[in-house]
This record gives sequence, C-alpha cells and structure tokens, in this order.
Amino acid sequence: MSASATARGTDQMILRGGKPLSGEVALKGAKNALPKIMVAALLTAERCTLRNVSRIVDVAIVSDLITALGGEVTYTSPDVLEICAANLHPMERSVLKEFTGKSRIPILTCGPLLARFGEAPVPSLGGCRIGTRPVDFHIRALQDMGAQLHDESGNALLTCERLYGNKIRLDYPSVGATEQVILAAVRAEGVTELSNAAMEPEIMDLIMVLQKMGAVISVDVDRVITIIGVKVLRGFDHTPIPDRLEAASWASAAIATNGRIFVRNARQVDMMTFLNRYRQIGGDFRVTNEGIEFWRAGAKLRSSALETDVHPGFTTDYQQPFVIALTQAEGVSIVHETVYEQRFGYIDALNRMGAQIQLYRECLGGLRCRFGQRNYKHSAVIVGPTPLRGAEINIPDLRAGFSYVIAALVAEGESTLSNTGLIERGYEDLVGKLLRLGAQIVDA
Ligand SMILES: CC(=O)N[C@H]1[C@@H](OP(=O)(O)OP(=O)(O)OC[C@H]2O[C@@H](n3ccc(=O)[nH]c3=O)[C@H](O)[C@@H]2O)O[C@H](CO)[C@@H](O)[C@@H]1O
Ligand SMILES: C=C(OP(=O)(O)O)C(=O)O
Repeated sequence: MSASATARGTDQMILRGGKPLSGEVALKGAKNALPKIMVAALLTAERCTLRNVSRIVDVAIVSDLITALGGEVTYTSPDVLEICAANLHPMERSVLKEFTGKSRIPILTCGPLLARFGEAPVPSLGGCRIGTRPVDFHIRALQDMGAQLHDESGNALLTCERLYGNKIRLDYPSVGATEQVILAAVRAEGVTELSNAAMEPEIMDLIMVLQKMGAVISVDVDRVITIIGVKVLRGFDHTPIPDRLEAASWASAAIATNGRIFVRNARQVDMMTFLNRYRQIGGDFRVTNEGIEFWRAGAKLRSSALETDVHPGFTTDYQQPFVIALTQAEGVSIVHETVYEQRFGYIDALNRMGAQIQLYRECLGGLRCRFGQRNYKHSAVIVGPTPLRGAEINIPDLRAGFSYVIAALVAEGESTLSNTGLIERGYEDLVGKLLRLGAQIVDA
C-alpha cells in the first residue's frame, strides 16, 4: 500500500464511491503459481530464474522462508527473481515458528526437504480464514510415499530414508495436496499415480516448470497425474502464468461500477468458465493478443445461479468480487459455495451497506457438496439491484477485501476499509492501480 493512500493509518483506506473505474491494469505472475514455483527451486542446487514476478506479500513470505533455509533469493531487476538453493539446510524449529500461520505455502516444502534431508517439520498454515482448511491429505499422501510422522510434544515431524512412488487417491481434488504430491514425487523412487488430482492452471504451470527441470510428469484424463521420479533436477528460467484471479477481480469491478477495464496479460484459456458467466449476467469482453477488456453490455445486469467448484468449474476465488456485481443485477441470484464451508463471512458488512443477501445452510444447487446438512451457511441468495451506501468495514480475508473495495466504489458516500494489508497478499500496487483507474481515494 503506498504511503500516501494510507495516510489515515498503515492499514486503512478511505474510498469515495459513485465513479466508474476506467482504464488499464497489467497482470503479473499469479499469486497461486509463483510461490509454489519458488518452492520447486528447492529441489535443485542450480540457479533458477523467475520473470514477471509480482511484489505481493505471499512472494515476500516465501522469499524470506527460502532465505531462512539457507537459500539465496535475489532480485536482479524489479521483477526478475533468482533463487539458488545450493546451500539449503534442514528447517530449524525457530524457522518453523517464524513462518507459522503466514501463508499456505510452507507445507509445500515438505517434499523437497524430505528429498534433500530425509526430514521435514509440518508447519501450521495461514492463509484466508474461510474454513477449517486441514492438511490431512498432504500428510497421508507423504505417508503413502514412505514418510513417517512423529509427534514430538505437539511438533509434527516427517522423516524418511527416501520417498517411494505409490498410487495415491485424494478424497477431494485439493490444489495444495496435488502440489504436495507432485513436488514430493518428482524425486521419489519409482512411479507415483495421483488420482482425483486438482487441475488448476497454476498446477499446470508448476508442472511446466518441473518438466523444464528434468521431471517426467504426465497429465492424463479423469484427473490422473503420473510422475516418474528422477534422481537429479536442474535449474529453470520461467515466466509464471498471469493472475487469472486478479483479472476476474478487475472484471467484476468493471461491471459493478459500470466502467471499462483493459486487463493486460489476462488469458482467455484460463478464464473460460468465468467469461461465460460474465456474459450471462450482462458483462461483455474483448479478447486481444495483449489481454482482455471488460465492460457492461447494456444498462442492466442480469441475475444468475452459480456454484463454485474445482477447475474447470467456477473457481471459489472468483466468488467474492463477483457477488458485488450480482448485488447490482436485476432479480434473484444464487451462489452455492462448494469449496469452502465458511466463505460468506464477508456478507454481513455488505448487508450493512444496503445489499440484500440471505445465507442458507442448504445446498442451493445441483452439485453434491461436502457441507450440506452440516450447519454451514454456504449458500447465498442475493436480491438486486440494491443501491449501496458507504460504511466502515474491517477486512477479514484477501478476496473479501477486494470485494469490499468494489462495494465501496459502487456505494454512495465514503467507506473506510481497515486491515487493507490483507489485500496485499494477492494484489500488487492496489492503490496505484485504483488511482490510475480513476478511483477516488481520500487523502491519496
Ligand atoms: C495458495 C493457494 O494456491 N491457494 C489456493 C488453494 O488453496 P488450498 O491449496 O489451501 O486449497 P485446497 O484446494 O487444498 O482446498 C480445497 C478444499 O479441500 C479441503 N482440504 C484440503 C487439503 C486437505 O488436506 N484436506 C482438506 O480437507 C479444504 O479444507 C477445502 O475445503 O486452492 C484453493 C481452491 O482453489 C484456492 O481457494 C486458494 O486460493
Ligand atoms: C483463498 C485464497 O488464498 P490462500 O489460499 O492463500 O489463503 C485466495 O487467493 O483467494
């Protein structure tokens, strides 16, 4: 967050609504790809280069983690990062403690650390508080590959002589657990066949990197990924895929504020499901070789019924910003959140701003969901269009934070958002981008 825009406090932003956002923003490497690719660099002693690196907090956390493990992390230009993990050492308890609760990434070091040192402590993770987010699939998969779990006075430690390939099936296509298995299997002995794997574009990007490093990985039909372990991996030079989640956030901002935003570097192939839904509710877009431009097709937006799902479904991380657009749509919209049990914690504040959103415990959709009949309010019914008015809001998580920014820009009057630092986990230079799009930030 730039110093000027946060003049009211280090973690606060005051926005005045009522003006459409118009102009251009450019995407850099994806939040959900970059940090995992940085972890892949721990699998080799050779130098690795990452380009178009976004200066988001989650990248800074992983840079610090790699440094604390003895790796070298250097920016050779503002967005080019070099990593060399030649002098890596096992994770000490103090390092584990320092990175507890900071992001989702530290657990992905388990595979590389087991491969290099035969031991890896199991970190407690951070990330958005949108559900319980256990790591049981990660641990079970590593155990299936030969790791042993020890619980030393509450500190879980994995050890192994070496990891072995195995047939592993995930109970649910978890992104993190899929990445865990891939990162562990590339240097395991033998073949690993992972079924019910997640297939998100960011996972495919990680696989591209590992293939550049010398790994042998095939992506088969029906969510099966096969990895043949190799003894040595080499360095890589890679430009991660652009952030489709940020692209969808700006697209939602464009139609909610009735503006027009060109998102440079946005890729149609990663966003097809989102683009279809965008068009259904009355958004339009133009795809060019340089990116995608987003705007409203007509004066009014239309309501919709949708369910979040694993890729290629409607990604859960699109959900919160999109809901703000739905508050401006004519009629009744339904959103069934099937990935996280508690991703509607941000709704109360929107209702205070004038939105009419009711939450339900029932599954309001056709998908078989793990949260039905379990007391989680995971379906939302949105009645629109509703004018919004400014409010004081505390940001609970990353995407909720961006959705409140959009709501504040739609609203009449001023809104004070606090805890804006959380947004920096996934959006680089948010204030600069907002200002260039014409947002009215008080005191910026
Ligand atoms: C840093 C990163 O890439 N974060 C993304 C990643 O999170 P993350 O990798 O944490 O999300 P997962 O795909 O693992 O989680 C999906 C669901 O599986 C459950 N689960 C997961 C693992 C496990 O061991 N046990 C278990 O029950 C979770 O509680 C959740 O309900 O994928 C999510 C789903 O697309 C996105 O919302 C996050 O932005
Ligand atoms: C849920 C998200 O992130 P994380 O998994 O890092 O908490 C997100 O990016 O929307």
